[in-house]
Amino acid sequence: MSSPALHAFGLRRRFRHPSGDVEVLRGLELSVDAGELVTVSGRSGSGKSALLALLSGFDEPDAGRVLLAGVPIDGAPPWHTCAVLPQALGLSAELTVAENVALPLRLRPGGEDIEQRVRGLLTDLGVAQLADRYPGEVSFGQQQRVALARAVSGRPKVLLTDEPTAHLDSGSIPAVLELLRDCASQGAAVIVATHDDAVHAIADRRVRLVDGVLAAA
Ligand SMILES: Nc1ncnc2c1ncn2[C@@H]1O[C@H](COP(=O)(O)OP(=O)(O)OP(=O)(O)O)[C@@H](O)[C@H]1O
Repeated sequence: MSSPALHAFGLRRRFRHPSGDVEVLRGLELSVDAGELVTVSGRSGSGKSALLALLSGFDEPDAGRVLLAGVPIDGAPPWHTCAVLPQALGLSAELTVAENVALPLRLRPGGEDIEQRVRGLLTDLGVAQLADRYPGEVSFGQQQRVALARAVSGRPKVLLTDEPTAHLDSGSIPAVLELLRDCASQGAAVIVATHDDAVHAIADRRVRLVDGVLAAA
C-alpha cells in the first residue's frame, strides 16, 4: 500500500509567553492523499497557520512527525515537493511578478516552457497585465494571486495555502478555486486553511481545528 502524500501525527506545538505558555497543537493527526483537497477551518487563533508552518517544515514541532510520501521532513522541503502560500505571501521584492512565479521552475527545470507556464497562470488569475511590475507596485490582493501562482507553478506534490481568498473581491475568487481544484485533479495533495465557505464548498474533505486537534467539520 502506498503512503499518503502527507501524513502528520502526534503533532504538538507550544508557544512561550511571559503571561503563560499556550499549547496550540496537542497531538494532532492528519493524512491527505495525492489528488485530495482538504480544507481546515477553526476560529481565529486556533492554530491553523501554526499547523501549516509545521507541515511545510518552516517550524518544528515539540513532538510528532510530518512525513511526505512516507519520508520524514527535515527542514523545509524543495518547492516541487511541498509549496506554500503563507499568509505573509513571502514574494521576493527584488523580482518582478513574472520572475517570482518562474522561480520554482528555474530552480528545477522540468522541460516545460517556463514563459508559457507563467503567462498561463497569471492570465488564469487575472493578473497577467502586472507581469513586469514588482510586488511593491501591486495591491495586496494582486500579490496574493501572484504568490499562489508561484506556489503552484512547479507542480508541487503537496500544496499548503493559508487563507488564499482572504484579500480578494468576489469576482477574483472563482479563478483561485478553479486553480486549487486543478492542482488536486493533477495529483497534488492540497491543504487550505480558510474561513471562506466558498473554499470549503470545493473540498473533498473538511476538517476543523478545535482544542489543538482536528475533527471532521
Ligand atoms: N511565533 C509565535 N509565538 C508565540 N505565539 C504564537 C506564535 N505563532 C502563533 N502564536 C499563537 O498561537 C495561536 C495560533 O495562532 P495561528 O496564527 O496559528 O492561528 P490561526 O488559526 O491561523 O488564526 P487566524 O485564523 O486568525 O489566522 C495564537 O494564540 C497565536 O497568538
